Amino acid sequence: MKIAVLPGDGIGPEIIREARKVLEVLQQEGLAMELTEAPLGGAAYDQYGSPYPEATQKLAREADAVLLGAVGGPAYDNLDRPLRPERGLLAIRKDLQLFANLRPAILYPELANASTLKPEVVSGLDIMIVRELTGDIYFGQPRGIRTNEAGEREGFNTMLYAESEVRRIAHVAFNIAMKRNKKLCSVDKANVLETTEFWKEIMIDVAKEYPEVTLTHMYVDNAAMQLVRNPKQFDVMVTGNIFGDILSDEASMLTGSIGMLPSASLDKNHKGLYEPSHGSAPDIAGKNIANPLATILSVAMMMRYSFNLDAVALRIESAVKKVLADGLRTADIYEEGTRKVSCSEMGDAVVAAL
Ligand SMILES: NC(=O)c1ccc[n+]([C@@H]2O[C@H](COP(=O)([O-])OP(=O)(O)OC[C@H]3O[C@@H](n4cnc5c(N)ncnc54)[C@H](O)[C@@H]3O)[C@@H](O)[C@H]2O)c1
Ligand SMILES: CC(C)[C@H](C(=O)O)[C@@H](O)C(=O)O
Ligand SMILES: [Mg+2]
Repeated sequence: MKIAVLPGDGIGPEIIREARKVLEVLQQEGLAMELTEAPLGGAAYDQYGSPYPEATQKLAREADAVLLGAVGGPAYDNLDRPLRPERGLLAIRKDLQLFANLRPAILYPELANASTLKPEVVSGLDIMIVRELTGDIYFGQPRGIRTNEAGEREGFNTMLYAESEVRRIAHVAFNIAMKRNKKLCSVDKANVLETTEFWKEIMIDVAKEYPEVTLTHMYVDNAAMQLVRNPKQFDVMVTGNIFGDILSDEASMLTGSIGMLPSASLDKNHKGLYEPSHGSAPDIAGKNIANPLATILSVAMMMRYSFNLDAVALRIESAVKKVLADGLRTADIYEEGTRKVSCSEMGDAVVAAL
């Protein structure tokens, strides 16, 4: 397994250090693995003057899987747009054609009180959010800031989906639904936006190939509300890039913390990039208090999706469950009666549990 490791910015290097410990345990046990680090985002800008420099491109393209921390931070917010860390992240997703972003929102029973919802509303929560990742308003052209004919400045982006882009993410979502409970909810804003009216039409067409799956549709505003009202009505959700970005952050809080939500971004051959759903958390960077579990759970997803090592993935997930059952909590999920630990202590505990 050739794994490119991109720590990134802010808490990125801290959480990646802990995830690496998990990979290194597997390596010591005999899993053949090559781990190579390279910068992405602000760290890459500092070193190479580009958020996705050639050295990182080469490594990422040659790797079987990529493990990423997070990118961005206030130090880079005023750079020219193409140089901003977030553009590096978008560039690597596009470059590797990682169009399918899987964000599972699972509530571990031990964290029932850490959830923002009442235990009876969230207990047993297990939602898979399938977010399209290389299209939509994130990439549609034209985009920019310009002065219009009236002499006023305006900002503009283009919400755009090609039929092939919607079809391929639909197939990913239906296939996942087939392996789970055969329920798929497509989230759109078809009452207002043509792009998503089109999205809905394609979803309905693809559904004909999956007669066993019950496809429902929901407007994104309602979906945002339903997620906090009665989240267990959802099993698999499929949506576009921007709605998926927002809904997955919302869903993360149902699981206790954004620090618990892993993600896999896959191409058509399941070459993947694995990263927590959260950002570089500049407010807590450098303090060794970030929650590394989303990143460690992303390693589990890597084992499952890129390397077909389901048993290894389950072992990592069980180790996470064990440390939670033992009462260990980073600050974001801490509650009275549990033991507050640092980022590195949490990583060490997962390694011990493994
Ligand atoms: N995938 C990515 O690399 C990614 C994702 C989201 C945001 N970002 C970038 O990160 C920077 C900060 O963005 P933001 O503040 O909006 O979102 P963020 O996710 O970084 O942080 C939001 C809040 O959640 C907390 N948080 C996040 N991860 C945590 C963890 N593992 N443990 C404990 N607490 C955690 C932070 O401390 C903060 O209070 C921006 O530059 C943004 O563009 C990057
Ligand atoms: C940093 C940003 C480009 C990114 C996104 O919007 O996709 C992030 O919010 C995420 O969820 O991975
Ligand atoms: Mg996001």
